Amino acid sequence: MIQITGLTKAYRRGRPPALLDLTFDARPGMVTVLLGDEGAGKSTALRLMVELERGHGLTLFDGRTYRRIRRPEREIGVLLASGRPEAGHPGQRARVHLRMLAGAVGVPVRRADDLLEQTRLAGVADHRIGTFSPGMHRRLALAAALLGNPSTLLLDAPTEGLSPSNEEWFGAFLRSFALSGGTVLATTRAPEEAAALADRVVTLDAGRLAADQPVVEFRRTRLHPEVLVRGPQMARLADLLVAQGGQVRRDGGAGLAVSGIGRTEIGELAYRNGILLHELSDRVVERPVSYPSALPSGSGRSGQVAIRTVRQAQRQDQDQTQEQSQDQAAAHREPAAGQEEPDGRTAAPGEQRPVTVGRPAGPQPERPLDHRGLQAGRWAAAALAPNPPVQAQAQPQTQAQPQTQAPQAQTASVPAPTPPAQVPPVAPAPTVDLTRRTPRGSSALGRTTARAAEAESEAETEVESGAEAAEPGAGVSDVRPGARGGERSARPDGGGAVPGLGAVDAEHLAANPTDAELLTPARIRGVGQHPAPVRPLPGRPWSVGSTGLRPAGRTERVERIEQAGPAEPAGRPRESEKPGEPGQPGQQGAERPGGADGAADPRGTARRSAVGDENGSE
Ligand SMILES: Nc1ncnc2c1ncn2[C@@H]1O[C@H](COP(=O)(O)OP(=O)(O)OP(=O)(O)O)[C@@H](O)[C@H]1O
Repeated sequence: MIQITGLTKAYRRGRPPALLDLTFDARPGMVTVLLGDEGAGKSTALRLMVELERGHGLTLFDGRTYRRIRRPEREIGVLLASGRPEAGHPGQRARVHLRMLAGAVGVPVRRADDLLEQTRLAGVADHRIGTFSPGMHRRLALAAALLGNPSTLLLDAPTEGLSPSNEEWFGAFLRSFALSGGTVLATTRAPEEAAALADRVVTLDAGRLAADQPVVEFRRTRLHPEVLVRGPQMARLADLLVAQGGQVRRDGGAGLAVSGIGRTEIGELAYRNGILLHELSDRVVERPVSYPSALPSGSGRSGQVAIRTVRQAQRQDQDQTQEQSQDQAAAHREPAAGQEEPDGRTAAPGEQRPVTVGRPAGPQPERPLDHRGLQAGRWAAAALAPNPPVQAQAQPQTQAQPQTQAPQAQTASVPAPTPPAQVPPVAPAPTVDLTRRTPRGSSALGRTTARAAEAESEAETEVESGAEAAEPGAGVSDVRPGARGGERSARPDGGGAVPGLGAVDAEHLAANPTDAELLTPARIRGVGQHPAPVRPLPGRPWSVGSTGLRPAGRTERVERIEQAGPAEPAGRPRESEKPGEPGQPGQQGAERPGGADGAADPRGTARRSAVGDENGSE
């Protein structure tokens, strides 16, 4: 099982990320296809999964990160799209190449010969790789991926260059691999191919998860069968087809795309009316995806996953409760009879004000600055609200994404159809986990003593769905590992590792505490809670990980520094540290939680101060 959570990658600062908060599962016994146009981020996702690139998010293969798998070549067969089409050195023969790889993987050379047979390369096994066609290269690369007899396959555009007959063979091969219990994640640009290969289709659109659907639903909602007709008398045929109840649209110069009438009927109609046809063929076109409706309910997908500690959850819940009560108080404040309301109208005695969608306009309750709002957060907010103004108008009662729509909601006050007795409760803020660096990233590897101590004290970590968390047993990835080596509670739907429900294997995490730790510091809340844009410091590289994606311990310290007062310039001794002046233990303690990490570290102080300034300037 592959569990992908919050994969995010930004190649260039200031540009939209190539991948943003990609979250889905690839389950054993299934072929999962990652579908997306050119540049959608499919290859980036696969490279992040096997840690060939640095980014954010977490990928678990049967509960372990790629790095923690002792012999990955024996467990995960990887076929990545590379710039070079060659599967090996052009001067080397395919058999020699594969046998050499077999030696490296530690399997008998006989396995190489078997795989040449399996991949239909036995006939050219002694040819030089340089003479291979693109399809042969692809099959040789697939054979290499299969050498270690893996149980999981990660295949980037595996059918590229394959002939139709080999595509068919490949489809059958993937099917049998999955039927034997294997996990397959393959990418493609072609929706038809996805429909042919997959049990589950995950659609990427410009780096964002657009849909996650079983193949039957994908075919029904996304694929649209049409009949393509070409000929010299298309205008006449179009009239006849419309009269028969078909839907007709123009396709190119002399073509019609017809739906609602079958190919045979169209052919017969044309024949009966003496209309010459040059082409009559079935085809399937892709409908544009309308997300987030195509995301599975309760899946905690795209921006609705938050990884936070219990302590953080409690703090956030308290914040939200306070905000709700303030909002409700504002919404329920009945104007005195005869008193003029802000819109100029005079309220009648006992009349209630119209409900405001989102937060009421006007001055907002003061909130502490939160440094964890990111450029990426704003992209996430945009991703979650593909058409916010329309939604705000069309769904006045919908509270499903209150935070992401808050900027629009503040300006648009929409009266409810009937004045409700009370303001509907505000759903929990959808939050995006953008904190999790892949384990190559510094935040995972650079654990400090303070963080370790913090991980010990923060007894539980939970991964919860934001707006959809209320749905019981709805496939939300929900991990509640206990303190290191301690008790780990099961998910609310009953089990720690129910196949198909997207759970991180709690038992595995118990056995591999480092994997549990990887989850512990991953926390950012409040994507979309920061309408005020956060800008990078001048001259400072802006990337998804530049400020907000710090270990939470540091973030908390920054907040505490702010509470204690403005940061002082780097290198200058603090008031309390000036020679001859006694220190103020209370303040120092606040700046150095745990009393370990960063103590008396002027560079660390400078960095934290810079972050404080950056956000404070907003
Ligand atoms: N090394 C890189 N440096 C900068 N940008 C990159 C790099 N690699 C990929 N990108 C950008 O990231 C985005 C996603 O690229 P990616 O290769 O993952 O897309 P893809 O879905 O695999 O496309 P294709 O189907 O063409 O392989 C693209 O906009 C691409 O330009």
